[in-house]
Amino acid sequence: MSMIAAFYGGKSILITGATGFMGKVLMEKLFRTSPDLKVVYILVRTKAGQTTQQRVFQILNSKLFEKVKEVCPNVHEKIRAIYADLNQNDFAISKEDMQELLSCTNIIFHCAATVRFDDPLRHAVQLNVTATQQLLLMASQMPKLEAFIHISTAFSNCNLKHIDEVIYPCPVEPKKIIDSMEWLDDAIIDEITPKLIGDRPNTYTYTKALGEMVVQQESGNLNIAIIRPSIVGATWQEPFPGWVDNLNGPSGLIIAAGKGFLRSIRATPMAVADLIPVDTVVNLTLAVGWYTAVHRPKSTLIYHCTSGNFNPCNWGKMGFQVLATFEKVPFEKAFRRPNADFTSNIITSQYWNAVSHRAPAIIYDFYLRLTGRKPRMTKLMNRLLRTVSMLEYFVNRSWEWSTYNTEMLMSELSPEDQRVFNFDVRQLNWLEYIENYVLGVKKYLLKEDMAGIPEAKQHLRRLRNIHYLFNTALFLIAWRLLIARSQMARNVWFFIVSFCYKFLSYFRASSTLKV
Ligand SMILES: CCCCCCCCCCCCCCCCCCCCCCCCCCCC(=O)SCCNC(=O)CCNC(=O)[C@H](O)C(C)(C)COP(=O)(O)OP(=O)(O)OC[C@H]1O[C@@H](n2cnc3c(N)ncnc32)[C@H](O)[C@@H]1OP(=O)(O)O
Ligand SMILES: NC(=O)C1=CN([C@@H]2O[C@H](COP(=O)(O)OP(=O)(O)OC[C@H]3O[C@@H](n4cnc5c(N)ncnc54)[C@H](OP(=O)(O)O)[C@@H]3O)[C@@H](O)[C@H]2O)C=CC1
Repeated sequence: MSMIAAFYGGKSILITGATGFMGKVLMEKLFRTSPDLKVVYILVRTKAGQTTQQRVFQILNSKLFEKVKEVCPNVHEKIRAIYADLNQNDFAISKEDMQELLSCTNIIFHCAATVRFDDPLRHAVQLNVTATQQLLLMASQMPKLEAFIHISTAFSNCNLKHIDEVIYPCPVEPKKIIDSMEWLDDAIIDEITPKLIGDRPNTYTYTKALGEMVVQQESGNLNIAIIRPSIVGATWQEPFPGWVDNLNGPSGLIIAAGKGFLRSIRATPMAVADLIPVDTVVNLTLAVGWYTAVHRPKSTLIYHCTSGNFNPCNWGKMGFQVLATFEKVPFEKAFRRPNADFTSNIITSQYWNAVSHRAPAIIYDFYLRLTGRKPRMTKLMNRLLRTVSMLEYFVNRSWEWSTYNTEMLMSELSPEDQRVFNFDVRQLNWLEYIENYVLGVKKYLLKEDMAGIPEAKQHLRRLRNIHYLFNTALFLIAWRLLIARSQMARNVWFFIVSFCYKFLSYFRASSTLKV
């Protein structure tokens, strides 16, 4: 019997960010392993014209929840969606709902965040810092609360090379930052943002670091733990391999590469690709929830959920395997054949951007114009290159994260818990994982049918022929122009032609002699 699964039985659990990538997998695993839990409160806002109920309905009817419905047929009765906007005071939660949350909650998993790299500082502070502070305040008024689990990121201290399981202070106190956001206007905030974030690459990593400081400062008597996952990818095993539902991290780039838009990137092939499957993160999170509530560690423990020091893989190997998978299961209607040029040199990278990305986009737009259609490729390419430039920071460096707490927790689990809540990435086979990841992107993000693979392969063969034809034509035109202008080129050309002629004559003569 799993002790962790039994622990969550009969509990009232509050999850923020339950509609997000990690939140959904967390909810799924909770219901599948502890179907006798009392209730899961989720804080949900309305979005894209959907009510909170409609959003929950959509999640429960997705493929991700198919297994849950078998184990826990009344799952819809156990989810209590509470309207909340984490950008508002008291999260805009009604008095009755707030009362229920305060009096009933046993465990909190705080997953909500803005993960955008380019969010204005004001917005990132509001969600990743102020909302965390408010949630802690709520938590301090919950008499039945046993544990508060805060999800941060392994990159909150990406300005360091070696990162321990401790909270590193930021030069400016989070409270001062929160206060200043109230009276500074947007223009001034934009101006001081680079100075505040210092040697971090974006507002996301900076505000996640501030969020951790807030957790430390406001922890009071609460039982708190912080989890720091690295780059969260598709599921490894559960509920099935390869599930993914958003474009963050590598997923968007896999699409861009598979469709032939992205053919080169400024990346260091030997740098560690610290990817971690989302189900591994969720298993560790649930184990940490149990450990924090039951063992009540004296201080806030931080758990690194990373793969690099257990089972390292590098970007070169990853890119190679992604390409190999495209050979077997190509994406439909590719713009060009997938290719991967890694370069860590800025000038070479700019050259490839011009030749492999911008030029084909311009040519294609010219073709669209000629055929009376609206050009769109250059705009799309500019957007993609902007995205890639934001991710480049993470594919050109390696970090070392110490994992004492994570290893300690692993050793505390019973063999059954180690199996049911497996977060040991030493067992992960990267080649298999990446293949399933690419397949998952094709199935769950692009919604492409496997029956379309022969047609997709045929399309790629056509693209290859067009590519050869185009290159040959380009070469002949360039050569013809050169011959017209340079005596030396003409001499070389006559030399090659006469050499070929002599060779053919010799070959013909010797074959006639043999007969
Ligand atoms: C060696 C590398 C190999 C690469 C070789 C290249 C050659 C290819 C061959 C093989 C391919 C191999 C692929 C392997 C992958 C390697 C790359 C992996 C990079 C990993 C970096 C991750 C770093 C994570 C560090 C921190 C982790 C965390 O803690 S947080 C989670 C991470 N957060 C994010 O990823 C958020 C990033 N996104 C944003 O910040 C924003 O979306 C944006 C700034 C990028 C864009 O904002 P904008 O307002 O312009 O647009 P938006 O409205 O958001 O979207 C516009 C359209 O773009 C699409 N989109 C969004 N995100 C992505 C994305 N990540 N990739 C691609 N496309 C994306 C979005 O859907 C929109 O589309 P339309 O609706 O059609 O317009
Ligand atoms: N994905 C990754 O690679 C990594 C993620 N993390 C961390 O993991 C956690 C979860 O990330 P992930 O699931 O990937 O992120 P997602 O972007 O998929 O999910 C974010 C969640 O936060 C919710 N949210 C955002 N703003 C508000 C708001 N104003 N009010 C209510 N809810 C809001 C979103 O709700 P809605 O659906 O309404 O937008 C969504 O449920 C985050 O803390 C992130 O920092 C850490 C390392 C890597």
